[in-house]
Amino acid sequence: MSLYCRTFFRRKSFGCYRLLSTYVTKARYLFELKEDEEACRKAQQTGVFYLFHDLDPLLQASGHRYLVPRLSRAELEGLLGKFGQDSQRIEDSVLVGCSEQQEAWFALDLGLESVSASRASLPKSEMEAELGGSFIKLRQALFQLNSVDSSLLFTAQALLRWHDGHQFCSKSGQPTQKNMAGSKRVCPSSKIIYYPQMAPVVITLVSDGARCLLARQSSFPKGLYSALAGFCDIGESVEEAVHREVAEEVGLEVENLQYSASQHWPFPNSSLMIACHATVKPGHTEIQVNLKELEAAAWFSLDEVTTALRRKGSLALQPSEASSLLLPPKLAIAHHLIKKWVETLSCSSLAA
Ligand SMILES: NC(=O)C1=CN([C@@H]2O[C@H](COP(=O)(O)OP(=O)(O)OC[C@H]3O[C@@H](n4cnc5c(N)ncnc54)[C@H](O)[C@@H]3O)[C@@H](O)[C@H]2O)C=CC1
Ligand SMILES: [Mg+2]
Repeated sequence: MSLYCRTFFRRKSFGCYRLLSTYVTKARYLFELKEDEEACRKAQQTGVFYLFHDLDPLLQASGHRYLVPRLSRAELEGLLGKFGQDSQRIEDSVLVGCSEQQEAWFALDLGLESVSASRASLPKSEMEAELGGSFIKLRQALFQLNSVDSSLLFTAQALLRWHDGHQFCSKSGQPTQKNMAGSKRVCPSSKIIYYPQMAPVVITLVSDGARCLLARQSSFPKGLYSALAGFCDIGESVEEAVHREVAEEVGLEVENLQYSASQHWPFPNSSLMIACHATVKPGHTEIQVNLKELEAAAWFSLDEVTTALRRKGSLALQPSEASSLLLPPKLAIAHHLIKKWVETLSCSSLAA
């Protein structure tokens, strides 16, 4: 039975009883918390809190993994009290999700200075000592987090970063005010409402039917190649962005565009990655690398890519493998695109 229909309950709606799945109930509850200030304030009383310091999440090492501790309201009040802060500071939290039992989850950054609300940063190492954990760069901790935790922390960090960067109205210059859930900010002077944003990015795995095209930027770790990615220009459709990016970066024209999946990616800012497969026109495979954007691009065979996918673990190569192809880690959507291509091609060559 799927996650979306595991449990059902009855709720009276417009005079008749309807069955609502857990998923729908959660979505409706989160919607209510975003819209209703009092409901959200109440949820903060019973909710749990993920802590950050200057956008770095609080983590606890457990063997080779990191656990993500959560604080109850009472624990958080106790911590704030030790640093001379009152519970008012809890209202700086942003809503990041809820459990199936409607326990609301919030994220709170105690390391960012809020110029508009005159809030000081709390001392990092003293807090770490008090909490028995460490504030660690999310990028550094990625491979030691499970996928549920990393996705939650991606969202929390992105939302906290957005609030930090939108403390003032770009029209009036006045401080903006966060709503209780952190789903928007409002300028009391200009009345402009600001909503958290993500930049759409297309990422395309181009194939010529037998090989796929991978590219690298000079900033990538040694040996790492990925699919072609690029920000959508204003006014562009996803299809137009894919055609333009592939043409700009490797000088090829693509066709047979197929949407595959999407992902929120927090680095360096929030992007909505829209992943597609595409093919080149038959016989048009000559790559012309745009060296202003890429360091290198090349066609890779099914064998080369399959071997690279099997290579386990971190992005650091052993000296003996120094010339080997490295692919993006599992949690990156580029990995998903490449894996899907390998599976499809392997199946079709088996069937042939
Ligand atoms: N999750 C994944 O699997 C992958 C994610 N990515 C992400 O995709 C993003 C885009 O890839 P790139 O090849 O770097 O893009 P790109 O090919 O569009 O080049 C980046 C340049 O685009 C310009 N640009 C236009 N709009 C921008 C905006 N809203 N924000 C920042 N720069 C903008 C800047 O001049 C920047 O230097 C990167 O942030 C990267 O982290 C890239 C590959 C894999
Ligand atoms: Mg690019």
